[in-house]
Amino acid sequence: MPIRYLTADEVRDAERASGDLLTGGVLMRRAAHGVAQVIAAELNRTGGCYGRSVGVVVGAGDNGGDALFAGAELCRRGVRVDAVLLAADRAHSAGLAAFRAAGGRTGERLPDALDVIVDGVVGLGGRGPLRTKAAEIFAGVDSETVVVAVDLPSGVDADTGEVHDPAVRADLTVTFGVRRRAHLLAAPQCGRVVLVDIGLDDVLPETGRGGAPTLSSLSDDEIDWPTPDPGDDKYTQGVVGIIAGSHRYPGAAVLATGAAVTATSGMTRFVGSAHAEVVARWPEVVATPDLADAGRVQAWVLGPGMGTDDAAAATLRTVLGTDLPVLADADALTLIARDPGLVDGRTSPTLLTPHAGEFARLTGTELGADRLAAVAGLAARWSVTVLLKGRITLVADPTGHVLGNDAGSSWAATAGAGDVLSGIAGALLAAGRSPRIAGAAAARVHARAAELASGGAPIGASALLSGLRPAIREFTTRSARTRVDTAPSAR
Ligand SMILES: NC(=O)C1=CN([C@@H]2O[C@H](COP(=O)(O)OP(=O)(O)OC[C@H]3O[C@@H](n4cnc5c(N)ncnc54)[C@H](OP(=O)(O)O)[C@@H]3O)[C@@H](O)[C@H]2O)[C@@H](O)CC1
Ligand SMILES: [K+]
Repeated sequence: MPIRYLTADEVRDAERASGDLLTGGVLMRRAAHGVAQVIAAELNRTGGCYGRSVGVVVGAGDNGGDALFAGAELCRRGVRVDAVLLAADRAHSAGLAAFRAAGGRTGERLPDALDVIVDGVVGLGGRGPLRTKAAEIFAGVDSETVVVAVDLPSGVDADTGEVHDPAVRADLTVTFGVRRRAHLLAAPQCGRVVLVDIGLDDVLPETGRGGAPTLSSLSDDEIDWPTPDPGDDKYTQGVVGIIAGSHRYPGAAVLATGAAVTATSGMTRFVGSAHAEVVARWPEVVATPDLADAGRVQAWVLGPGMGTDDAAAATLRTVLGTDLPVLADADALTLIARDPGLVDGRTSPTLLTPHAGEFARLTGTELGADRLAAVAGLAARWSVTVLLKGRITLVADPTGHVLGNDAGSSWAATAGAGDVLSGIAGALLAAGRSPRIAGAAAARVHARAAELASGGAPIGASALLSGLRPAIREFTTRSARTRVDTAPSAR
């Protein structure tokens, strides 16, 4: 099952639909218990709960209520808990009573040496940046203190993931029932996200009502990487054609083609003036300078380093004029920005893979804070699939379904990494995957390849490419294991 990320309104609908659980305060008690358990586990991991020190920053709403009930529970486990009430007259009254009854202290400031600080400033109801008092408290937290956000790091927009300045940067975020959009869109700000079951599963709403975009991510089990069947030959697995690079810039051609060769077995064709360089590096590739001689493919990738002259424009027009799946990147996007009619309304599968700058060129406006709305908007307007690159990759299809992938690190922010991504995604398109799945699976494996190749050190795109095979292996061995585990026993 894909992992879903809901808007604040969708979460509130689910909470309301739970009826008595909400009005009776049961949801809050469950949420707070979850927060306390996560913090206790963190303390136990580093020496135990007894005598440790936790600070709680409490806002005016229910997010503060969660934090106060959690604080009370920690007090009962022998933790010293101090709270700052940002709006003392509006603090959650039952939560505050429970906190005080359990021995929690309130004051104007927190002790200097804290093991954990809890952000109970705002959650779903938050707007804009941290206000002055909370900002001062979090600015003074030392690097040894673990920052735990209740529901969301305060200062981060629940729906767009916009990180206001200042905002809390959490090591751990504890959320309830279902993930919120910000948990993916602002993943680096949230740290590790722990989902606590508060009994909402039966009342979670359908998302995407009224055509609004939905956001989800593929679970590892859904990365169904193409593997050859016993009857497959080099043609039946889907042949991908790469049109990239030039005499002057052969690197893009070599990287994109190498990624396609590595991503799937079968066959890769290449068209372009860097054909000799490509074959010198990848002798298994069938390469030619002329599109007319290319031979049959099941999907095209074109754009990286191919230039934007008349010849490139003519090639782009020819390829988009076929009924084959096409991935357009880099220079192809520049040409499309000049003439959107090339792709607008194209009925065959079309995947555009811009970075933020190329996206701005395509739309004519800078990418704002709401990346999700922007990418879904362009996909719907042109009836194509759009993959917006970045630390969080977003892949939107024309119907508003968006898949996101957090790369987990930014080592892949390096020249040529985009060429590698286009080769991987193109190979998946040729293997018959939809543009949305091809884009999202490619982004996942690309990120994992960067992680494996880097191991904490800088990498170039060639090193990233070398991490691709071990990254793919993690997914193919997983699905092979699943097949074995679920096979009926032979009796
Ligand atoms: N519903 C449920 O059953 C469950 C809900 N749960 C929990 O409730 C949370 C939602 O609670 P909520 O609706 O009370 O909103 P919440 O996020 O606490 O903040 C609203 C207050 O903050 C203020 N404020 C706004 N922006 C601000 C800023 N930048 N800086 C400072 N203050 C700011 C604003 O007041 P203002 O000062 O603007 O008048 C307003 O009073 C949810 O995230 C989850 O944790 C769980 O217990 C599970 C069950
Ligand atoms: K919070």
